[in-house]
Amino acid sequence: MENEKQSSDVVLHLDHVSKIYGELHALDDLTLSVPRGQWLSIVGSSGSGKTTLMNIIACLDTPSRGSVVLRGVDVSGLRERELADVRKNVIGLVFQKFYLVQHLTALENVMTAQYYHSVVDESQALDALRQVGLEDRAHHLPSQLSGGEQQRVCIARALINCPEILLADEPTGNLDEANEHIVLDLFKRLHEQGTTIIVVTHDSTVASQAQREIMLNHGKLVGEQWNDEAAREEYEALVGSSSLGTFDDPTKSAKDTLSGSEE
Ligand SMILES: Nc1ncnc2c1ncn2[C@@H]1O[C@H](COP(=O)(O)OP(=O)(O)OP(=O)(O)O)[C@@H](O)[C@H]1O
Repeated sequence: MENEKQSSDVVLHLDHVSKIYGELHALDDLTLSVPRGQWLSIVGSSGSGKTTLMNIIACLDTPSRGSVVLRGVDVSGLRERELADVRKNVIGLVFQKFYLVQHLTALENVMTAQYYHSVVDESQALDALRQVGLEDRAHHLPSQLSGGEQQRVCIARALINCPEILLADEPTGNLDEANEHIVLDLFKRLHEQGTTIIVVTHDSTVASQAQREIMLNHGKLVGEQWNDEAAREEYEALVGSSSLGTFDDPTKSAKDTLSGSEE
């Protein structure tokens, strides 16, 4: 279903989204707009709803209330096959847990993503591994790779379809500093190429690489910080100014930040 209200430059819009488990509001009336090409970090304490939000954005889960509009289309109106197409063609996912197939090499793991597109092109898969600095590990099994290398294979796999939106849940969670740099440099390159990047992270250094950081607490959006003034101006021209308070330290208790809804 087309949503006339959304500008084509807002690639993702969540409108009063809640996810409710019994008494618990894992997400509580959350409204969020993400312009195309924005690099956004989501921070918040454990249990604040970050993974729930990512799963809903990735169309792996559905909200109890509210709507999710991806590229101008309300995803609640899509059939399962159309949702699968969105997951396949629009979104690249990098999870904290690797989900690599253990009996396949790094190269073959990357090629599994191509398989779903009915295109198997070894040179393209090798190129994705080259982008994450792993060309020389292409024929290793996951058990022969370090944690950091396995995470980079997952990123290569997510990049294979050139997704418009890259969703990464703790993409540097298991990485040492050198690997973290490789991943962040890659995100910078993808951002420059126009990919929308949404990263959940506990790491304030990783979070601060994004143009914009938002903070969740008990499923609510409670704070926002801009690290790129030009991006903020663009956002405000597109969406309007935000009524959210800022936060200085992403690890700070969200109780200390102003609460409110985004729009
Ligand atoms: N399937 C479920 N059934 C019941 N409660 C759930 C379910 N999934 C998540 N929750 C609850 O929703 C809340 C938000 O969980 P979520 O995993 O989104 O938090 P998070 O911010 O990602 O946490 P962490 O940083 O620890 O990964 C938590 O209180 C969690 O226990």
